[in-house]
Amino acid sequence: MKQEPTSIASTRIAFIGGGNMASAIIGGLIQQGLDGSRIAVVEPLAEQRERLESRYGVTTLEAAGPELQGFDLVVWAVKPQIIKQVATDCAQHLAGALHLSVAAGIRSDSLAAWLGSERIVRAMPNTPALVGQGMTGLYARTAVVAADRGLIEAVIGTTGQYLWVEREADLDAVTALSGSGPAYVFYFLEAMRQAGTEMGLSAETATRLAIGTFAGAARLAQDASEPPEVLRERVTSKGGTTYAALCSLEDSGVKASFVKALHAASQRAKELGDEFGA
Ligand SMILES: NC(=O)C1=CN([C@@H]2O[C@H](COP(=O)(O)OP(=O)(O)OC[C@H]3O[C@@H](n4cnc5c(N)ncnc54)[C@H](O)[C@@H]3O)[C@@H](O)[C@H]2O)C=CC1
Ligand SMILES: O=C(O)[C@@H]1CCC=N1
Repeated sequence: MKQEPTSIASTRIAFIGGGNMASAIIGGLIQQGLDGSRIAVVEPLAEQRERLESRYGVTTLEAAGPELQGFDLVVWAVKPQIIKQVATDCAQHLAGALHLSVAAGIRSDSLAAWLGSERIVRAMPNTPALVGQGMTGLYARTAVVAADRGLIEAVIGTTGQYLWVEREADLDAVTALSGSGPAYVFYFLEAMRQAGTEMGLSAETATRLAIGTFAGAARLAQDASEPPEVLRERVTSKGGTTYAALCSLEDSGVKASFVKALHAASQRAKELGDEFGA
């Protein structure tokens, strides 16, 4: 039987950590009509708390306390290096909640041990969530029921696309591809801007050309039925300009280096889980 989409309108959501990733998800929720009064954010930095309150109308707390009792969903958005301490300190106030952690590398076994709960979902979002264009990988422990999955999909769906992975270890690869991915795109944009200015364009013109090209190529790849290599070949005339550029990239081992870089990111995700897990 097909399940009805979950409504988030009556959900109360607590965020532990109110930085970049929390702000991106809160922004999505507010844009989709969730009332800010249904969101509480635990955030030690006063400046950050003021920003969240004025921008989104959410309630903020300097530290977790009994006020968090009865929230339906708790989103863990602190750095992996401190999540153990924070989770251990807060667990007593969060009984009965569904937990969603965005912390890179931190495995659900660790979270379950610290929180004394099995209702745990891990998410690996990315910063385009800020503009509703996020790409998130999700993993649920076996104790997470369909209704809980529905709630997570409704929440993360406010920030863009998502997909579920069956094996938790795959989240390390998701982290390397899409979690860290926006940084690679910005890195290429920087390189294209540098080349453009070296060739005499203004930085503004070069940046506009580069961003427009990324957006257009991504859209083309999304809509096309052919794989990226076919789309690439269509740009590449024999003996032409693209061919010259691609030969230079191959000579410099750029693709191999890029693949290696993503392996490094995935390996680091695994290490974060080993270093800062239970
Ligand atoms: N930034 C990104 O692109 C992505 C980040 N993540 C994950 O999201 C998590 C948060 O990362 P960001 O938002 O980028 O970091 P951030 O540094 O912007 O946010 C973390 C927030 O936690 C707050 N904090 C520190 N101690 C706290 C405590 N005891 N209780 C509550 N809050 C506390 C900090 O003041 C800060 O505002 C990390 O675990 C990271 O792995 C996941 C996907 C993408
Ligand atoms: O760099 C990091 O560790 C986090 C996880 C994915 C993106 N940023």
